[in-house]
Amino acid sequence: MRNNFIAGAWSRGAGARPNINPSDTTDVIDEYAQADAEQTRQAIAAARAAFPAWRRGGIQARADALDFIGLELAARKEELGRLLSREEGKTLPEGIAEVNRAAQIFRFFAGEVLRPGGETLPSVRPGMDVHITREPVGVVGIITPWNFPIAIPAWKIAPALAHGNCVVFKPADLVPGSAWALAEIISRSGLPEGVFNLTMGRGSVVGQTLLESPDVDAITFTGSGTTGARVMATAGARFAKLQLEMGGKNPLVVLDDADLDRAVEVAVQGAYFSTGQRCTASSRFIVEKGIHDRFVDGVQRRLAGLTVDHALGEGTDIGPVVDQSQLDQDLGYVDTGRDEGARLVCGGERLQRGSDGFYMAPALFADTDPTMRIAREEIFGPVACVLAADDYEHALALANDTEFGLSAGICTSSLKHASHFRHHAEAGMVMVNTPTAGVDYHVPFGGRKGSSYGSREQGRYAAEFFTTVKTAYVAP
Ligand SMILES: NC(=O)C1=CN([C@@H]2O[C@H](COP(=O)(O)OP(=O)(O)OC[C@H]3O[C@@H](n4cnc5c(N)ncnc54)[C@H](OP(=O)(O)O)[C@@H]3O)[C@@H](O)[C@H]2O)C=CC1
Ligand SMILES: O=C(O)CCC(=O)C(=O)O
Repeated sequence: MRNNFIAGAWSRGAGARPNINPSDTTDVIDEYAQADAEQTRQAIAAARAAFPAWRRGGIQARADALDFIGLELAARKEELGRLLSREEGKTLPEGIAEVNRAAQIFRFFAGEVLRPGGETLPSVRPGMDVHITREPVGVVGIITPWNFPIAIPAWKIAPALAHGNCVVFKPADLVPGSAWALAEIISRSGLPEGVFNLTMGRGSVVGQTLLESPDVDAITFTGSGTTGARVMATAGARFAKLQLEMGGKNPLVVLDDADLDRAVEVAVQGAYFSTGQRCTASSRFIVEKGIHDRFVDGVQRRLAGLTVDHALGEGTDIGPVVDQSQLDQDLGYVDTGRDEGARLVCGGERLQRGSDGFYMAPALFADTDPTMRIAREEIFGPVACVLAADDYEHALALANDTEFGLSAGICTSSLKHASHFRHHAEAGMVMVNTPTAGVDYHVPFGGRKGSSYGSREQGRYAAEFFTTVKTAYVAP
C-alpha cells in the first residue's frame, strides 16, 4: 500500500485503489491510498501552517531541495521511466525521457530560485523610491491529468516550491504510481513539514475540496475543458488565482513546397506517438491540394510500419490507450467520423495483442469537412484527419477555425509562409517543420482561446502565476 503524504508523515487513506497496467490489465502495479475530504483539509491546513516559515526560509534551502529532487530523478530515470510506462502506457523510451524531463525541470527551477527578480525605480515624486518585488502566492493546489504523470506534476510543483509556496498535490486517479514516487523523493529532500503534501484520490472528492477551500490561494490545473470550467466556476468564484491548461485540436499545415518525407514524419510523430494522448498532439492535417494524395499515402505507409504493442516491449512504437473509457471514446469517434462521411484511410480498430491491453490501430481520416465533429472536438487518442486546402491562405483560415489554440504547426520550405504563419496562427505555440507536440522545459508553455486560461507555465514565465507582485513606495 502506498500512502498519502500529509504534514510530513505518510498517512493511510480513507480507501485504496489498485493501479492497473493498460498494456496488461492482469498486472496490478500496487494499491494506492485515496484521501477523503477531511484528509484533504488536513493537508491544506498543514500547508497553510508551514507557509509563513517557508516563505522566509531563504532561497538556499529551496535551491538545495529542488536540486536534490532533480538529481535523484535523473539517477533513477530508467527505473521510474519503467514504472511510468507500466502505469500510463507510453513506450519505455518515452517514459524514460519523461522522467528525465522532470529531472531537468527541477534542476532548472533550482537555478531559478537563485535568480530572483525585482526592480528599484525612481518615483515620479522627487526623493521617493519605488521597489517592485515578487512574493509567493501562498498555498497552491496542484491538479494534474494522467497523460504526463511525472512531467506535468514536475512543471507545477518545482516552480511552486522555487517561488516560496506550499503545495497540496492531487495527481490523476488513474496514474498514482509516478506521482507517489516523485512525492517519496520530495519527502527526503529536506523540505520542512507541511510544505509539500500528496493527496491521491478522486477529483470529485480531493480536487473538489481544493477548489472549495478558502485556504487554497491558487489552483494550477491541467486536464479537460469540462473540468477546467468547473475549476473556474468553483475556485474562480472565490477569486482564487487560476492557471488552466486544457485541450487542443492542433493543426499541422502541409504546403505543396514541403519536403514530403519530413512532413510525413512530423505528422506521424505529432499525431500518433504517445498514443496521441497529448494536448499538443496534431489532430488536423491541413494539406494543400498539390501534395495532398502523396501525403495521405505517405502517412498511411508510415502507420502500417509502426508496431502497436505492450509499452515495455522491445520495438514498440505506440503503446496502449490509457484505459477502457478512453478507448471507448477513441473508437466512438472513429464511428462518428465514418457516420459523418469522412473516409477512413486506415486503422481505427481495436487490436488484440499477447497481453490483455487497450490496443488500437492508429486511425487516419481523409475527405474530412471542417464542420465534422472529428475535425472540431478533442479526441485525445491515435486519431487524426486530413482537411484539403486550396492554398496557404485557405490553410491558415482552416488552422485558426477552432475553439482551441494550444499548438499549431506548418511544414513548408517557404520562409515567407513560415514567417506569416508564425505571426498569424492563433496558438500559444507555433512549430515550423517540427511536430506540434514535444516542447522544451525552459520556455513558456500554454495556449489561447479554449486551450488555456491564466498565465503561462514553465521557464521564467512560471513566476507570473506562482508569485504576486508588490509595489512599495519608500519616502526618505
Ligand atoms: N489538455 C490536456 O493536457 C489533457 C486533456 N485531457 C482531456 O480530458 C479528458 C479526460 O481526461 P482526465 O484526465 O480524466 O481529465 P479530467 O479533466 O477529468 O481530469 C484532470 C484532473 O482533474 C481532476 N478532477 C476531476 N474532477 C474534478 C473536480 N470536480 N474538481 C477538481 N478536480 C477534478 C481529475 O481527477 P481524477 O483523476 O480523479 O478524475 C484529474 O486529476 C481526456 O479524454 C482528454 O480529452 C486529459 C488529460 C490532459
Ligand atoms: O507536447 C508536450 O511535450 C507536452 C504535452 C502536454 O503537456 C500534454 O499533453 O498535456
